Amino acid sequence: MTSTATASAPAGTTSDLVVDVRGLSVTYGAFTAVDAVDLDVRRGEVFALLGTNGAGKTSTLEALQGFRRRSAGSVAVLGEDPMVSTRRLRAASGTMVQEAGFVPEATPLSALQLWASLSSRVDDADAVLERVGLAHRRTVLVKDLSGGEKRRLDLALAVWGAPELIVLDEPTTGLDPESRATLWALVRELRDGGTTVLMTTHHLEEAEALADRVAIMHRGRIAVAGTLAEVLRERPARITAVRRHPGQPAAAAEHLDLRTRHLQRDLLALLLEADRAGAVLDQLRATPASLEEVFHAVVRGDLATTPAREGASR
Ligand SMILES: Nc1ncnc2c1ncn2[C@@H]1O[C@H](COP(=O)(O)OP(=O)(O)OP(=O)(O)O)[C@@H](O)[C@H]1O
Repeated sequence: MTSTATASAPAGTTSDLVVDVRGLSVTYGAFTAVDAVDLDVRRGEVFALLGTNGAGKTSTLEALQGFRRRSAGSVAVLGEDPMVSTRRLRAASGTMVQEAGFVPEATPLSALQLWASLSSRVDDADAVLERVGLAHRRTVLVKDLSGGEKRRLDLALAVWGAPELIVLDEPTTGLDPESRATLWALVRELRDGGTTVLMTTHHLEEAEALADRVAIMHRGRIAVAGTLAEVLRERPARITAVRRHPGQPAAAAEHLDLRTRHLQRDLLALLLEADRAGAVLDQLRATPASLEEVFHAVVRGDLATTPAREGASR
């Protein structure tokens, strides 16, 4: 990814880059969890940070929010350094962490009423509960909410007051398919309203369904990043077919299994050649690489420039 902005603009400006990270490193003692990461998130997009367990996604998000001190690099979120201007950033960004830790005796309504008094953003508790699909559980004790309902309450804090940037750390972990669909719809609605969403997820289909751009992180580094189409181009597409001549016995048919980085061109060449030769292509399939394949390639080290990491993992 390349940066188009070099200067930091104050929060609330129309700069194209909502998150602008250069050479970010986060270390825990001698262990480098985030290793010279560059990342940009553009205004109004959904950006999904994917990666293996322990890749450094949460540490990166924490550094972006000023929760974690960086050991190197520069970070600008809405034009501000999160280690310097925490208060202004809090007002402009909403966060859904992995465990918000509500008081068990609170209710969704009382939790949001408390949040209303703490947050610098203004919103209406009932309206927000409606948006996240918790209106019918507004007076149930938090300790009696299901796991998915608690995630919705976490989400309510993030969307409270319609912040410019929403950061969601594994938002659908533990959600049933119905709750996940509701959350996806909400993320799309937020994006359509101009909100920028930065999320982490372990679900590749979630990134495929929601993200305008993705990055795959492995061992502290970003191995690939870009739009889904750009990332998928990192791996060859596949063409399979059974090529036969009419009237030929089935045993004489030729099974084709081709890999190509030029799917359209090679598919056309194959079709034209078969046509010229009077051959039939049965069971013809042309499939671009999947995000899953790219992910596995990253883990195998086929795509990453994995540097040596200092120290040992915990
Ligand atoms: N407070 C800490 N002290 C020491 N090591 C830590 C600490 N927090 C995280 N780490 C280590 O840093 C690495 C990155 O952790 P991080 O939580 O950022 O990864 P992640 O990509 O979010 O992982 P996951 O997908 O498993 O949640 C891991 O190896 C983890 O063990």
